[in-house]
Amino acid sequence: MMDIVLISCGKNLLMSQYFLSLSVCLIIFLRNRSIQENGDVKIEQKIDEVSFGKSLRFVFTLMVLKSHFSQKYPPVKFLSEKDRKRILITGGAGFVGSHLTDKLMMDGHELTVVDNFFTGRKRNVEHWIGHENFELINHDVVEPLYIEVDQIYHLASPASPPNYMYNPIKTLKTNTIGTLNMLGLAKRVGARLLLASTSEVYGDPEVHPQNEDYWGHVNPIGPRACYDEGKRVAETMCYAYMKQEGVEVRVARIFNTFGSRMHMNDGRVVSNFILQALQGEPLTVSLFFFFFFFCSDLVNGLVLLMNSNISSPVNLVMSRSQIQFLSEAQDDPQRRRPDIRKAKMMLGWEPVVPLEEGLNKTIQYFSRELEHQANNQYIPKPKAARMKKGRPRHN
Ligand SMILES: O=c1ccn([C@@H]2O[C@H](COP(=O)(O)OP(=O)(O)O[C@H]3OC[C@@H](O)[C@H](O)[C@H]3O)[C@@H](O)[C@H]2O)c(=O)[nH]1
Repeated sequence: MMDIVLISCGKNLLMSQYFLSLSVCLIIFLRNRSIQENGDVKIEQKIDEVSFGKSLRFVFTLMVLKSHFSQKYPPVKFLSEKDRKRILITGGAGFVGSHLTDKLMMDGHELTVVDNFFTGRKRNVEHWIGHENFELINHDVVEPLYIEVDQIYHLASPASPPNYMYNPIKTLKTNTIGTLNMLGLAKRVGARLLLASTSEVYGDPEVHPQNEDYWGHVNPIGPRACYDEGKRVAETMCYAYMKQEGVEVRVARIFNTFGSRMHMNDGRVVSNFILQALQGEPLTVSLFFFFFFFCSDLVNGLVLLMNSNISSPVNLVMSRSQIQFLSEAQDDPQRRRPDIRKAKMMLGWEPVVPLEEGLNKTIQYFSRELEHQANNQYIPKPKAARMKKGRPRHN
């Protein structure tokens, strides 16, 4: 006997209409049934195919609606009005931004994610869409934005060489005009702004390890300058707004990060390796020292920094896991070795996710993505690693 479970749809008129239609169709459907001698229920051969098809369509619609209306969100803490903050994350649909979104949502804050989806994806934050604490706005930070917020995490910027070199002028505009706009917003509403800066501000460093006092060694007219110098001037703007306008700023210099939702195809070392391994291709190996850290560690560091009283730049990196790749041609090692003593001392922060665990999670994510892409007839190829002359990809 077929069980029909009708779920109370409460006040929702749309749902009520669907249930009504469904009930009518089910009545038509059930009228066309006959009872066999042994008492089992069987669908008669002469069943009206049109009614049956309609019934199925309605059942399907019902299932879609049911899954839509009963969507479950990840657990969210309750925060009192006093503790709950209105937070803007620019670039919140990107790799780092979406993990930050998850953390702050789960911590119970109200979030507005602003993204122009240049490299970010709705899919990265879709599990929050519809939640009362969450809003997603398709907006380019190069245009002014007028909203009321308490904190701004400013992450909007292409972050990998193929992406930021794709349109260097736009990269510059995003990091300069975009940052000015966000600082202007921070000034207007009295919000604190955290800039996601980068280890690229150190350029090709002549000093090892690099602590926050090192001024860097950047080629101002090289192909990477749109990003490196863009972030440097973004930092300059932060401190100009701090000194001149009293805006509270925080600056995180982010080193290599990896994890789920990172782009599979943008030439980062970790993504290249995992992709090549999963697709059975030869691994591209060169000589570099890398310090990696997992996205959840970074996100915790960003939140700690935002809520600290440290206004000077802070390196956020992993110090424990280190991978050395050796090339056949023993070129000069291009190194970047972070000094994170300041983050440890002043924020009490240090990365906790072991490299192996982070890699496992990332590999699982990549496998799922490859499966998804294969189903959609698209197989990404890792970009050839730019190893000999260039520098490795950093954030
Ligand atoms: O003009 C732009 C360009 C980019 N973006 C968005 O900014 C986000 C950048 O995220 P990506 O996934 O590409 O890169 P990541 O998350 O690794 O970058 C992050 O860490 C390094 C920092 O330098 C970056 O600023 C920060 O976003 C994307 O969602 C992208 O769509 C904008 O909103 N506007």
